[in-house]
Amino acid sequence: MRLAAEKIDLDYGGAEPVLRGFSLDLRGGELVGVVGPNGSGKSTLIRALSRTLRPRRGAVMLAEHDLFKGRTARQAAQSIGTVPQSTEVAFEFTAREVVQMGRSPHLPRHPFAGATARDGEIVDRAMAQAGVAHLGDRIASTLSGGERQRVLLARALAQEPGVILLDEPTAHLDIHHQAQLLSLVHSLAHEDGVAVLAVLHDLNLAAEYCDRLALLHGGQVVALGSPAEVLTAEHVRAAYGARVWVRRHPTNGRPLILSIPEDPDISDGIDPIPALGDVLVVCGGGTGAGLMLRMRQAGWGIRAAGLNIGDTDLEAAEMLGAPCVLEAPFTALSEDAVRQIEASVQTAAAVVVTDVPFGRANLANLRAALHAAQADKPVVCLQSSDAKFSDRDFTGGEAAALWDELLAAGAILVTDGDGVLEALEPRQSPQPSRGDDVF
Ligand SMILES: Nc1ncnc2c1ncn2[C@@H]1O[C@H](COP(=O)(O)OP(=O)(O)OP(=O)(O)O)[C@@H](O)[C@H]1O
Repeated sequence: MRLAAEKIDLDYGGAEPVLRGFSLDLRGGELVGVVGPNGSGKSTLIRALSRTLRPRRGAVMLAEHDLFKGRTARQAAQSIGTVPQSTEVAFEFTAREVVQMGRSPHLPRHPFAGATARDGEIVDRAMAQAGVAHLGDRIASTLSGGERQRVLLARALAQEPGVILLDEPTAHLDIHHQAQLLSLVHSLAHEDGVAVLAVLHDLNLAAEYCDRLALLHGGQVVALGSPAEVLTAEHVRAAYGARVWVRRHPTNGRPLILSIPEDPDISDGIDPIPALGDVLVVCGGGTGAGLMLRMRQAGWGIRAAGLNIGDTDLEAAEMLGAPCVLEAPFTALSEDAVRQIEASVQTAAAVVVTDVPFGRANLANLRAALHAAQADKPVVCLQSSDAKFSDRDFTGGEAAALWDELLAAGAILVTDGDGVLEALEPRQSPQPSRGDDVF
C-alpha cells in the first residue's frame, strides 16, 4: 500500500510551518527510516501520515485517496497502524485488552462485543510476534516502558495494516529487543509487503535495517536515499552539527557512524577558512593523519591524494573536511581516480609526500607528485633520517626510481613533520614558484 506526503506544510498554529513543502513516498515492501535532530519535525510528520494533524497545504495520499478528505478516521485506521512515541496508557486495561483495541477499526461495534474467534487469533499472533504473549493479563500501566512499547507494537500489528508508522520504536528497548523489533518490522515489509516508516534516533540501527532513509533538518528533507547515500559525514554534520567518521559495517557493508569527540586539541586553533593555499598530501595508513592536522592548524587547506576507503588517513582527512580522491578498499587507483589526483595537483599550492609505503596500488600518487615537481610546483618529501626509501618500496624498484626523479626535479627532502611545516611556512600567497626564495 502506498502512503505519500505530497508537498505538505504542517504547523501547530504558529507563524512558521514545522514542515514546509515536504514530500515523501512510502511504498509496500520497504522499511523507510526518518532521522534528524531534535525538533526537526519527525513526530510531526508521523502525525500527518497517521491522519492526526491536517496539513495546511498539500495532501497525504493513501493509495489513491486523500487521507484527510477521502477517508474517515476509521477507514484510515483499517490501513494504517501507528506506534506512538509516548507509551502512556491512560486507563487500567490489561496488555491483552490494549492489543485487542487494534481490532476495533475492523469490528462493527464495541471492540470487545463484536470480536470473533478470528480476531482473538489475530491478537494472539500479534502478541507473540511482539514478544508480549506472556504479559497479556498484566495491567498495561504497570509494565516497563519497553514492555509497553512492545504492547503498542502488538496493537498496531493486530490492526493488520498495510502501513505501519513507528515513532522512535526502539527508544525504551534494550539492545536485544531493539534488534528483535527492527528485524520484525523489516520482515513485515519484505515478507508481508507492508509499508513501514520508522522514526529512529540511532543512526547505526537506521543504517542497518532501513531500505531508505530520509534525513530531516529544519522541517525539510536534506537527504533521501539509501543509507550509504544519506549517512555521509557531510550530511550528518550539516543536519546535527556533529562530526562523525563514517566507516563500513564489517559484516553488512552498511555505513557505521562513529562520533568524534569534541576534542579541543583537534578543533582548537583551526581557522574554519584556510588562510593559505591548499596542499595535496600523498599519504596512507596513518602516515598523514597527524601531519594533516598540524598543517591545517597552521592555516593550510588540505586535500588528500588517492586513498582507499577504510584507510585511517581517510578518517583524518574527512575529520578535517579535506577533499579526498577515494578508491574502493584493497583496490589500485583507477584511471578515473588518477585523473582526479592529477587535476588536484594542477590547482594545489604545493604537494607533500609522507613516508607512506608505495605499492602498485598507490604508485599513481607518487607519479602525480613527480608531475607536480616537474611543473615547478613545490613538493616536500618526508623521509625519516633512520629509514631508507627502499624499505617502503613494494614495487620492485619502480617507486624508488620515481622517488629519485622526484628529488632530482627539485623536491625538498625533510626528515619530520616540523621539517614539512618549515618547508611550507614561508610560502605565503601569492604562490611563488620553485627557485624563488621559498624554502
Ligand atoms: N503540540 C505542539 N504544539 C506546538 N509546537 C509543537 C508541538 N509539537 C511539536 N512542536 C514543535 O514542532 C517542531 C517539531 O517537533 P517534532 O516533535 O515533530 O520534532 P522531532 O523531530 O520529532 O523531535 P524529537 O527528536 O525531539 O522527538 C518543534 O519545534 C516542536 O517544538
